[in-house]
Amino acid sequence: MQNVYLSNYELNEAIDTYFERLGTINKSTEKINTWDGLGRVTAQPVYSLISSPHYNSSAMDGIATLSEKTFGASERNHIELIENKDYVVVDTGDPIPKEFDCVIMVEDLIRTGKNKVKIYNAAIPWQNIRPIGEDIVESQLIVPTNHKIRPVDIGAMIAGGVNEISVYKKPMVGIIPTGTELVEPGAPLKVGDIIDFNSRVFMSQVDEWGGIPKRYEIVKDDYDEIKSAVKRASKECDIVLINAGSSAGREDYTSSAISDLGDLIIHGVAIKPGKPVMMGIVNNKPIIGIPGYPVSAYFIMDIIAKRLINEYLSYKAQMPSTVMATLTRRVMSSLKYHEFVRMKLGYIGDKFVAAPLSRGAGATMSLVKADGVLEIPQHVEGLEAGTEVKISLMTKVSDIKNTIVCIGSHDPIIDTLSDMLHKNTGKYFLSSAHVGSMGGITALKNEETHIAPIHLLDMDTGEYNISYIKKYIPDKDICIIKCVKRIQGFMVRKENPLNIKDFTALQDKSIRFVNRQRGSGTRLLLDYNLKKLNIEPRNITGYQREEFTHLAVAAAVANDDADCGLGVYSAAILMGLDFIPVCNEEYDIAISQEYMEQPMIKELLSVLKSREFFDKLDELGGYDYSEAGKIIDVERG
Ligand SMILES: Nc1nc2c(c(=O)[nH]1)N[C@H]1C(S)=C(S)[C@@H](COP(=O)(O)OP(=O)(O)OC[C@H]3O[C@@H](n4cnc5c(N)ncnc54)[C@H](O)[C@@H]3O)O[C@H]1N2
Ligand code: MOO
Repeated sequence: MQNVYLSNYELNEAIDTYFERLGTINKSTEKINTWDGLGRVTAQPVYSLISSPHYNSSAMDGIATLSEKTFGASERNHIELIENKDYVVVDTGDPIPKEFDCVIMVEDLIRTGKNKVKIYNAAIPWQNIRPIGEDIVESQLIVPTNHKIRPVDIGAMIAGGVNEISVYKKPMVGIIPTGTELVEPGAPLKVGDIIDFNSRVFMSQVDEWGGIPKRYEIVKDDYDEIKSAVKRASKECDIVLINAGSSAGREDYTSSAISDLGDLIIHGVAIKPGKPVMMGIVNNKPIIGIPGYPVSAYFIMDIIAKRLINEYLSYKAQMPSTVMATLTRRVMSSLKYHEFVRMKLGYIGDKFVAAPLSRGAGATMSLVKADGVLEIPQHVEGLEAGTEVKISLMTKVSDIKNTIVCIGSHDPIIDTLSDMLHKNTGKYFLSSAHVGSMGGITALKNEETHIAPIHLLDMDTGEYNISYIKKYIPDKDICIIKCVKRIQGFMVRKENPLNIKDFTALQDKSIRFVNRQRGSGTRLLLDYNLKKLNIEPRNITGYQREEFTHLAVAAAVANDDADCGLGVYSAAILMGLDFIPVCNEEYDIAISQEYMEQPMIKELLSVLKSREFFDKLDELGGYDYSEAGKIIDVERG
């Protein structure tokens, strides 16, 4: 029935075996106009056909003359020259007549008559003349073979008289999305439908790497249809990429289609994500079976498809730049796999810190958010927090250094701040991780974040935030940037069908609650109220179910996976829910005093105090921003 026995080759061994079997790639070349050459790879060295300049030319506006005639000229001894006898007028780029050997700039001339000038400095032979071949000498090598052409190269080649160049043909890369459940973007969605976006990502990657993407129609999970699509693509293309159907499911036909039409050389590599990858040859063309999960697909594309395209282009890809960073959290890894972990980087104080992003193979956003990748070799069980690790970069170092790291409690307004900061400055970013208020306090204490949004209610005093900072970060100078007061309440479905009014309603076992994670301010607020009312958490259905953001709680209710959850007004409204207010709380930003002077923090403060931000808060609803931007030094109170 199913092919459940995947191999577990070591990554490099698998790639070497495959490329050895592929043998020499049959690459072809073509002639193109030099001006169409951007990004193409030269198949032959490019030598200049002419010199540039190809005649002796004036480098300045002025007069061309004979240097001998100027000898002896000085401030005290002006020498007069006559036009057409001693000199001719030239502009920059004009040819220099044979009888002259230098140019004097117009600024250094004293006009004494219509056709006469005086000079007060002697000229040296060849001054201000660009001699033949000063830039490019005829027959000079402009760019070597296997060179990726840049805009400046195009200029030099054309200046050197080369109007046509020989480059490697772009390989045609066939992309076959498979899956009965796949639908085109924009199609009406029913449960079980999956929007095909992988094939569009592949097309963009192929384009970026110098191939020509050719996307085929979505193919159903039907053996014959898959086989005929592979057959067709292997005739029409140089490389074939077939997506999904790679693992052990009932309808995973890709491997049999490849082995029936050609050779399936590898199926299964000891990497994560991406383990069910297939590498085969059909019709003498390489074919890669790419796992369906988008993150797995991304890595397989980056590791194998890119390398294949580069082979066709004879292009040696650059290794990605790397930085050393300190792990903020322990990262566990399986001994079975070489793992690729997406990492978020921050530049805090004067060092890089790295936090792992979601590890799920379906977490597309982890790729959007990632600044780099940490590779954990197969035989390593994991890495402890505090370890210095090497990260291969996906983002520019300067962008990472211009990013405010924000770790702590979640509120939809953090996304608003992030968007406005970048839109208004064009330079700074804000990246946020939602780990709850206590997580934010820990990150601030450990110098893993610049700012920590928190809302922590002191159960004894009823005051927010300050006592927690004094208690948990006593030895650091911390400020509070006042942000908003926000309404917390129950998010329920429209019309509040279960008539939930207050915390006592949660005692009804038939009401399914959805909780926030421990350490979040919202969780503290719940526990505080339950304690006050003597309600036992274990008597609440769903108390154990934890979500990490207000929006995730709202989504659970909207989806009828739960009947209510505690959260902010704006999240309820965004998800089309009703909202039963229970209290106001102070949502503030804690920050180390030492970061207050950083320009990006100053920009953030001005966004926080801007009319534009307040308007957005009014639109979201449920926020009081009367104190936004006020700064409180925690030590002095
Ligand atoms: N019993 C087992 N199940 C699975 C195993 C396993 O070893 N044993 N491996 C898992 C791993 S790891 C991966 S990776 C996936 C590979 O899945 P397939 O290549 O067979 O692909 P599908 O099952 O068809 O799809 C999986 C998933 O991928 C997304 N997808 C698929 N195509 C697209 C597309 N064109 N655009 C966007 N997203 C796509 C979608 O979420 C599918 O649900 O198998 C595991 N299972
Ligand atoms: O190998 Mo799968 O590709 O881990 O998710």
